[in-house]
Amino acid sequence: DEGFCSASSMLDQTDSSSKPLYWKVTSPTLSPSHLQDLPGFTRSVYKRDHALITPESHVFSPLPDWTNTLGAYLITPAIGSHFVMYLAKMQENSRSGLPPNDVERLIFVTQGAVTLTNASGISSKLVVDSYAYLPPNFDHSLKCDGSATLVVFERRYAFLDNHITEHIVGSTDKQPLLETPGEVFELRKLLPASMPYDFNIHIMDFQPGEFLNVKEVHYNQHGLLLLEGQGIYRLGDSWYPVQAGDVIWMAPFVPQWYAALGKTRSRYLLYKDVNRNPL
Ligand SMILES: NC(=O)N[C@@H](O)C(=O)O
Ligand SMILES: [Mn+2]
Repeated sequence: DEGFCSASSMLDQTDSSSKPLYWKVTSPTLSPSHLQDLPGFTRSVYKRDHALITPESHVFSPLPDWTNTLGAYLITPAIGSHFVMYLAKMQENSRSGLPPNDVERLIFVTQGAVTLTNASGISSKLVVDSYAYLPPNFDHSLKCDGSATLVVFERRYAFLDNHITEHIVGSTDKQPLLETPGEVFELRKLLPASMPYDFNIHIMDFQPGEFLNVKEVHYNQHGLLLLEGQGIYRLGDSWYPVQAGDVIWMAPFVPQWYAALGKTRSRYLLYKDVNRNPL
């Protein structure tokens, strides 16, 4: 049925099982062709306490200190955050640069593969769904032979006496499901919940039709990347249709809520500051 709004044309018919994990992050469904080249059309929004940054708004430029890598900064302190979130598109023979002193880094691979080498020369290969946490002032380098897309979070580490963080390499699928009392979504966390860590990365899964029970308002900030699926994000008094590839900034106290729609599960990656007194 070629009807203008027939369900089949609205729902993504590609058989996603034949595609690599998170493939839509780097090949998002852009707006219908008749909207794509509509002058000035974008789903992106920037308000005082939230922003929705959609793929057609990403602006890439060479990442300073990295080699052969294009970066699109999506969230930085200029938006009001205490962290940065950027996409890094590593091309062949690319190499990462180090973050500034006292800045911790977490990278998560959404496409391709990179090799992480630490100061003692130990290398690990990171493929899609793998991640690495680098403590502040931890010497390391990421190298890519072919191509890779990373989502990177960096933050000036909030030091605590007698607490240090460890270098961590892992993958989402190896993290245990955590209890989510009163909520139906499935939750994994990529970092330990212990005090040294001043943020965590939540990976949250919703089946179509599932939604957040609590319409949250909290002091923590969020940087969100929708890895899979589609749904409606409520931010403040605005309601946004969202899909894999979309990025959201949530300022402290912005009312937030999500409902998953469509035929496939939603999975999003969420930065959240934790373990530090807000004063
Ligand atoms: N927005 C959202 O998903 N928030 C919660 O998951 C949370 O842990 O803050
Ligand atoms: Mn929240």
